[in-house]
Amino acid sequence: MAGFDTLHRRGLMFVLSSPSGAGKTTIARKLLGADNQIAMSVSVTTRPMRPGEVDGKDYHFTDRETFQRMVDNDEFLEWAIVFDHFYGTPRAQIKAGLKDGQDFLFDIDWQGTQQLHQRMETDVVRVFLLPPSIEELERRLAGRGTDTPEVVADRMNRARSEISHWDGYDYVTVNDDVESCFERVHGILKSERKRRARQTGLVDFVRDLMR
Ligand SMILES: Nc1nc2c(ncn2[C@@H]2O[C@H](COP(=O)(O)OP(=O)(O)O)[C@@H](O)[C@H]2O)c(=O)[nH]1
Ligand SMILES: Nc1ncnc2c1ncn2[C@@H]1O[C@H](COP(=O)(O)OP(=O)(O)O)[C@@H](O)[C@H]1O
Repeated sequence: MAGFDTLHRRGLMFVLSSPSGAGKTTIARKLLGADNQIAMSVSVTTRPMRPGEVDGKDYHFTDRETFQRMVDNDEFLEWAIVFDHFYGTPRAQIKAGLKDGQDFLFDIDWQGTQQLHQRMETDVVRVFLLPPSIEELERRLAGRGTDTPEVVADRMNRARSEISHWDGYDYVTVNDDVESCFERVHGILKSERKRRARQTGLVDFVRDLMR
């Protein structure tokens, strides 16, 4: 007999993407701080570590040879080359976590999002943030104060090409005001958790109810 206490939820893969500067990091931090069922998926990368970054927390930093070996051994759920560097999502931690009901937040580009969706379709929820206007995007990039005007100009060009992938996402929302955007994104996460496909044990439970 399958009682309702045997029902439990499979974790989901929550992809949050945006053109650089639209507020993905801001919303992701709030989500991780407010919700204890979701953890960041830490990617492997060949890009050099930046000041202030922590190996194992921001990324697992590695060299090209090790990365290639991991590709050959099929250790990535997805991987991509972004601006000359390699980035990939290690498979092991995610697979085990999902089974235990752990949700993961992904900061990956559109290529990775596509691959992830092809491989893990029902586990993946794709959310894309847009800036309220192109002028506001530029203000935010400049206001962050981390980049030179040349880098800001380059990021603006990249932003236009990133925005062109908006239709590869399940949800698209504008980051106008941080609080209301966060509430909308958190609302999506909370609703998505309730999907029938994530409730393991439901088939047996319902079958017993109908006996
Ligand atoms: N496909 C894929 N993209 C990733 C992964 N990790 C990071 N990225 C993307 O790589 C791009 C560059 O990231 P990063 O080097 O941190 O630089 P920044 O986001 O431009 O400051 C961003 O668009 C990330 O979303 C990954 O594991 N897979
Ligand atoms: N809704 C918002 N309104 C005003 N400023 C914002 C908003 N969301 C983010 N910002 C600011 O815009 C800048 C870029 O945000 P960030 O989260 O770093 O973007 P991304 O991770 O997408 O590159 C930061 O200075 C951040 O504080």
